[in-house]
Amino acid sequence: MVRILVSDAMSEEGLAPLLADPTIEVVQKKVTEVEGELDTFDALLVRSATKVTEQLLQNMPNLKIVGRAGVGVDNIDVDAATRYGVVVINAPNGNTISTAEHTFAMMASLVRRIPQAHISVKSREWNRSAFVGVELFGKHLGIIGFGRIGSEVAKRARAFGMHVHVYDPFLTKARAEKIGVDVCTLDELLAQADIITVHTPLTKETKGLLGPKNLAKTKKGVYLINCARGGIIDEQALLSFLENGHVAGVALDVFEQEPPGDHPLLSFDNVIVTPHLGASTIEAQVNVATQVAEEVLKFLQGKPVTSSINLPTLSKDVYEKIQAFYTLARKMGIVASQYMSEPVQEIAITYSGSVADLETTFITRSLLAGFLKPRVASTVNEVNAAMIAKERGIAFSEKFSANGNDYNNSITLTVYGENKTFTMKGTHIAHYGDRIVHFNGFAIDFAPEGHLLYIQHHDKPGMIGKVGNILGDHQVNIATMQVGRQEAGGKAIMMLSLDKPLDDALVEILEKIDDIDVVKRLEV
Ligand SMILES: NC(=O)c1ccc[n+]([C@@H]2O[C@H](COP(=O)([O-])OP(=O)(O)OC[C@H]3O[C@@H](n4cnc5c(N)ncnc54)[C@H](O)[C@@H]3O)[C@@H](O)[C@H]2O)c1
Ligand SMILES: O=C(O)CC[C@@H](O)C(=O)O
Repeated sequence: MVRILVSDAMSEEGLAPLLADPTIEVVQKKVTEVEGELDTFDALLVRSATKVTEQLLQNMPNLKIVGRAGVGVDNIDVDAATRYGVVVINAPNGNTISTAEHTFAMMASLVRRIPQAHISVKSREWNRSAFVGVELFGKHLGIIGFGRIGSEVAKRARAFGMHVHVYDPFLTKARAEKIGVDVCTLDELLAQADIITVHTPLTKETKGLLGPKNLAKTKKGVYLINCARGGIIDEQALLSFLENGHVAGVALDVFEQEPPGDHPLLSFDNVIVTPHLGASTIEAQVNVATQVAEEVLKFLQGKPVTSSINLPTLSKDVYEKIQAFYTLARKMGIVASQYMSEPVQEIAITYSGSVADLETTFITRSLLAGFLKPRVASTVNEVNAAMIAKERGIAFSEKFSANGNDYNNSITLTVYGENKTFTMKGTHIAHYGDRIVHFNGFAIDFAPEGHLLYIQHHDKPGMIGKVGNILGDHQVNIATMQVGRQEAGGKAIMMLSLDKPLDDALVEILEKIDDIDVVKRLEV
């Protein structure tokens, strides 16, 4: 039974695909309520309240996937998850509209002082002159971060007759032109905008982006909005710009610390706040919970996920096309790693023929994971393979060739070790399966499966008989045997597939046979 911990409040309707699956047990409890059984969960679903720290990941050794029902993954230690081989997915667009609408609601409330007027009337006052606002129409709106939410805010702003200026260093000119916004530098935006709203992720580049230096470049009387992440507008700097009257008003849905407690910002009349409500609509919560539930279900069924933070994204179509090569590459990695039982510095992969046109990133990760598996004690999979290879000083590269060299497709792997270089070539043949067609300089044809025994010897009469007799005497049945040689009387190899693995003693006996140079067990 697969166990999923849902540790933050999530829409039941959205979780329905998981709740309906009889092979899955969904536990809806806080992490602190299940401390004794953390090691039993396969998946963890969170919103922003649960902090997925390295410590929590260590306490959940069985965890395979973390699903964030929302966009921001700053509550998840993605690097640690990657190291532990845990996939992190999010629900990138389920709450876009809700958050854009919330931003707009905050903007209108801010300039018309609606929260303050509301409190006043509720206090039995009727003070119309105290709440004179300004129009949005004709104002210059500066949008910092023009992704999903930023661009939805822009659409609404234009409908209100505002002039929209955008700053986003990753925005392509073509996309900006298509949407018809004025793309400018940060300094230009700061100088022109009457209202500035931030919609970037919180990164080391965006932390404190609106700090003392940049706030000083804004117009006197500017309004600021943050419905993205606390800290993009530096709260300490904001205090001084509110105190000196430079900033006319601020709307905050998010804070550096949540909840903000008794933060001095809360005592300003012209600071309006909500408790991180951008995504808090019925629609958004159903959307994000449905998105993560469906993705987690797909992942647990071995299907590709499309919204992973730490894995290459694959569509179902692409996954179906690469699946065969993904498996072949994994087996090639496992075989090569065992053959090269020494430190290696570099792995070069060449994709030839039809496979060269596919999304090979995933295939390469599969090969690396196969290669590292026999060498690494911890979990290694497509998520962390590239990172572990790098940590261990193993460089890897991909090359592509349209020509499959006698095969419709092939993957050639060259491993550069401290003392030797090893090359193998594999292909996948529909209805026939995975075949290794070149091994260590020899043309051969074997299936990379099961208990393999590689023997390198001198091409002399009787060698096959000698090996066969010894294995037979020790009750080891040979399922298949392939042979290859470079030239008559020269170096030759045998690749045997056995019904059971060989023990060390038998390997030693085979090594002692005259004219046998190498004996290697390869377990796939
Ligand atoms: N308040 C809420 O409840 C709520 C809900 C959803 C999302 N969010 C937050 O809103 C933010 C935006 O979400 P989104 O879905 O639009 O994300 P997105 O990834 O679609 O857009 C982010 C944009 O920021 C841009 N960007 C990155 N670094 C930048 C920089 N240094 N300067 C300027 N632009 C930069 C990116 O190029 C991208 O276009 C995120 O921080 C997300 O966590 C908050
Ligand atoms: O879970 C929430 O309500 C907040 C979500 C929001 O901050 C996000 O980044 O998607």
